[in-house]
Amino acid sequence: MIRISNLTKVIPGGPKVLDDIHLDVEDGEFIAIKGASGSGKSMLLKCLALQEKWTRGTYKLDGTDILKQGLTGRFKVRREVAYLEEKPVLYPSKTGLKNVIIGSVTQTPAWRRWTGMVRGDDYMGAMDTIEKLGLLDKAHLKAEKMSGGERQRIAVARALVHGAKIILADEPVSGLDPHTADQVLADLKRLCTEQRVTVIAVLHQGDYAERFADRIIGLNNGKLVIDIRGRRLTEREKMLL
Ligand SMILES: Nc1ncnc2c1ncn2[C@@H]1O[C@H](COP(=O)(O)OP(=O)(O)OP(=O)(O)O)[C@@H](O)[C@H]1O
Repeated sequence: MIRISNLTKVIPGGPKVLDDIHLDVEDGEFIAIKGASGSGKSMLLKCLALQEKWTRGTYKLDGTDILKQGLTGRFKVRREVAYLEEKPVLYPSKTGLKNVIIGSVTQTPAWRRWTGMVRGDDYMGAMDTIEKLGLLDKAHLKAEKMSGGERQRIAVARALVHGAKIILADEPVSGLDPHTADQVLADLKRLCTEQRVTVIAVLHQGDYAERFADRIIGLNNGKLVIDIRGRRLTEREKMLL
């Protein structure tokens, strides 16, 4: 479970971009973040991934006080929280399978990245996850030849194989055609229901948030102004974003 209290982010010498955010997230929840451009959506994800320093606030993961625990807290986030950018960074000349196994730069020791060495049990686990994400036929295709949706799903598989329990995804379906976007979001949703993975995704465009998320939160000028479950936004709520 994630428990965030008083999360505030002030850019040094600049504006306050997150303002006293309180948020509790249960394991297995799929949360969509909405909000206008510049409202703080990406910053919220980056703070949860510890890619941005918190100005103030408390961050608890399964009861561990992450910001108070120093390196132990950082390692927990690094192990359990995967941050997926809009265009996931994969090794272009390596296959989907290799990308999943050797992991991202932050997750893998340098020698494995350079040698690309693969153990038998790594192989089985990776193929299993790739299959769950419906990409078995693409496992041996080089990443540079994959479509945007396939790359997204390889990035999700990579996060899971390396032990992620929480996936933070920044606009995971922007630039994808509606059918592929539906596939990616259906995969994420299935991970939540079947494996209790928690997904927090920026889904501002279209009605993806309403169709796939269990819960929608909305940001306006760095403040949390909406937090609703399992229903469409009212016209009044849409005006707030
Ligand atoms: N390093 C930085 N220095 C100064 N301002 C920043 C920095 N990073 C973010 N900001 C500002 O913080 C605010 C929130 O940025 P953020 O990227 O979280 O917005 P967003 O809601 O994700 O927007 P978009 O939908 O356009 O991606 C913006 O006003 C942005 O200009």
